[in-house]
Amino acid sequence: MNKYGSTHKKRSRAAEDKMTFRERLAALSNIPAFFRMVWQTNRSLTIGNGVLRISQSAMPLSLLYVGKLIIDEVVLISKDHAHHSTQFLWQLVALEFGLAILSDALSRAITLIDSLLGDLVANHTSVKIMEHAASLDLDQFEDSEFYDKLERARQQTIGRTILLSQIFSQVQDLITMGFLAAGLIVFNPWLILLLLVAVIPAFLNESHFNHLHYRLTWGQTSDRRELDYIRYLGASDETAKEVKVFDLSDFLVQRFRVISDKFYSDKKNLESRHAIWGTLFALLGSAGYYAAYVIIILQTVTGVLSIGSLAFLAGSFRQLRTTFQGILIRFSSVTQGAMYLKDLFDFFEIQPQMRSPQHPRPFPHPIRQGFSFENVGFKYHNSDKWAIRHLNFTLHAGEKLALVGENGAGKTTLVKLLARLYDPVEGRILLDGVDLREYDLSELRTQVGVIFQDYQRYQMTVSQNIAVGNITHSHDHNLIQDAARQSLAEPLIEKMPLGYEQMLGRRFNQGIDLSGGEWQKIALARAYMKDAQLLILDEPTSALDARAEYNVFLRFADLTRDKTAVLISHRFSTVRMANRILVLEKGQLAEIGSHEELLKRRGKYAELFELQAAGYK
Ligand SMILES: Nc1ncnc2c1ncn2[C@@H]1O[C@H](COP(=O)(O)OP(=O)(O)OP(=O)(O)O)[C@@H](O)[C@H]1O
Repeated sequence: MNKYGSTHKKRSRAAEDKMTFRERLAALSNIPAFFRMVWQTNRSLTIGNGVLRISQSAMPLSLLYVGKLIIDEVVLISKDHAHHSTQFLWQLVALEFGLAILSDALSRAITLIDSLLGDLVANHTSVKIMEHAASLDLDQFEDSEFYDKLERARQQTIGRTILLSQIFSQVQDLITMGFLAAGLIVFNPWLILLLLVAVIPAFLNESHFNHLHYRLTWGQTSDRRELDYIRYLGASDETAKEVKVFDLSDFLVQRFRVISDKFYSDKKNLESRHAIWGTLFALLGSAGYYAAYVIIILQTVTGVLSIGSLAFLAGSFRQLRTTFQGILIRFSSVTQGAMYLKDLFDFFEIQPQMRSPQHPRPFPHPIRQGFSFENVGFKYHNSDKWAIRHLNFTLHAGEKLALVGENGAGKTTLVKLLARLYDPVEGRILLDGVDLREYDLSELRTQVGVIFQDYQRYQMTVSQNIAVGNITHSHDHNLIQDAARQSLAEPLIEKMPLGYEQMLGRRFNQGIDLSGGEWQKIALARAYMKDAQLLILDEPTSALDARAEYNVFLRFADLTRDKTAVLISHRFSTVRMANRILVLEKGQLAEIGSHEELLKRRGKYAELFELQAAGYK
């Protein structure tokens, strides 16, 4: 398996077509792991479920056998009414009544436990998916195959409640069959052979179609994601504005129709073939049943079997066949579910590449030298182009460095490398002379605060929106208030009807939406939530008006006097406040120096600066 866990796609479609029956059965090997997951979720409910289902499995045979005894007793009494007491008969009837009530009660209890356990398993799986996704690397999220895998894993949580009860029912029916088969063997073992001949072809047929279903759904994963995305674009508060002004509705509906129609026709085709073949094999099953019935009737007529035994055997055979058919039909969905389980477990197997070393170096407090880039190169895994290359410079401790460059020059990439969201592909980054990879990752994350240009607008309260900067202190109201004061967001918050408890965004009740600049002020406060030694502002001020941005950075410079800071801005009025400015051009360092030095050089910086200044003239 590669880094993204993509073994599936590597397997060619032709090879998939030839997937053997054994391979299909092999999917069932995921079931023990699933049981382990259920077991871990809630032991007592799992045990309870097992006990109830085993008891329920014995019910059909017991009811049939008591039924046989009743008929035989009735026949006996009717032949010799005078000398035969009816006491035993009524005892048997009472027993059958008791068994019938018990069976109903067991069914109810099983349904209840299934649904409770199903919900718990679905929640447990969702939590595990979220936890695991959070542990993965950022570049794993930028891979579409990874997304398909994540999507299939997510679907598990919805379908798993059903799978759980199906697997349990399957096991229960298998035990029921064991009981019924034992009864048949005692009376006439040949009937079992007849039963197998009648149902095995149907079994193979079901498993074949089950595989076709899985392959169809598997092949649709990526289209299904697109379908979900279009559905979201077409009906969401966030997109409504653009959908209206660009009149996108027809375009979206059309695209939705094309994909969903294809889904429908593929499904119709497969389901129809499944129905036709299924009916033919069911006919074969009925023929087997009636052949067995004829044999039993003949044996009864010739006096080999009693009438009670006739009823018992015919009933057992019918019940066996129904149970077996139930198993077959369920077999489809169980093996299908088991194949999907493989996707879930595959997802859990994807391991992050970026980990903390076993024996991390202590993080320097305070940072003494700073961050040194040594011939650093980086390209995104889905691109052949170097986003950054041959980068050599030192960000000195306590320095304020501004990054300048045209769109796509590599500024954000540089910042992501500093925050160790990615590791360099070439070269290394040293912090106080030690490779960044040798420090503990979570310590590094605590010591480096970053606010990105595409920061999240959480549909949560103002307070929570600020607290995400240091979520372990989400209840420290003073800290949140200080952060808001420092980012100049406080006057804005004071004007809100519910202040810090104001819900933001339109998704939830009483939520209010903010302007782009207002959102930025709130997001900026996150930077002040923790006492990080390196603070990075990646253009989170682009929506602020020029005066507001100037004030924010003045404040920023003041508040980060003893800290190291990196800021990215396209406004030169802001950039010139930094101690030094690093100009990036196509991923490479073009110039570095103070505002005055760079102007004197009359290079790229001077060119960009004059271009902007000319715009204001
Ligand atoms: N996730 C990604 N996957 C692939 N390529 C990417 C990714 N992010 C950025 N790139 C590419 O890397 C290069 C550098 O991008 P980066 O975002 O660092 O530029 P930037 O200087 O911050 O640009 P801007 O001023 O527009 O924010 C660009 O060519 C961009 O297309």
